[in-house]
Amino acid sequence: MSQATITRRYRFCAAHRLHTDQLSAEENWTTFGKCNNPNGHGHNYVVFVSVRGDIDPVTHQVLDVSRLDAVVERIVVQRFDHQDLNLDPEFATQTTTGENLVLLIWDLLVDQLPAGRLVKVGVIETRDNYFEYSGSVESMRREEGVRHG
Ligand SMILES: Nc1nc2c(c(=O)[nH]1)N=C([C@H](O)[C@H](O)COP(=O)(O)OP(=O)(O)OP(=O)(O)O)CN2
Ligand SMILES: [Zn+2]
Repeated sequence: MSQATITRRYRFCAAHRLHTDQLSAEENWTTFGKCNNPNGHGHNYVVFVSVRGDIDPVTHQVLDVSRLDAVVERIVVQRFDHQDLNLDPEFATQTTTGENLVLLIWDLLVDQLPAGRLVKVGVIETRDNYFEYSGSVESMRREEGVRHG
């Protein structure tokens, strides 16, 4: 059976501030510069979710996009849209970098989609900043375990 990948785009607006408790106030400023401003700032985040799988012989689809939309809207968009990312429980001890955000979105989605289907998450933070994550070796092994029992 032929396989294909579908990528769907989602959007949310959120505020954040780059800061870590592992550094002093001065070190935070040196490391993160204006992004450490206590007033915070915002982004129109764009999230790409890529799902791979067999093309169903009847529907001719990998996955109905409305099913994907329902999951991503509920798990990601509703959670982050018009929120301060620094106040999200998952960011209580983590810095709200694009790197950490793309990993968090992966972790939130991977168990909500059919096993082995999620292949990549991408996050655009600014016009010039794009982050992506395709899962860890551990998560791939876990997925294999699910597939093969
Ligand atoms: N490795 C990372 N570096 C930076 C991140 C990040 O998540 N990972 N994030 C930021 C900021 O959040 C930020 O708001 C981007 O600011 P800036 O550097 O000003 O962004 P751009 O140059 O892409 O956009 P402009 O609007 O043109 O300033 C910074 N670094
Ligand atoms: Zn920022």
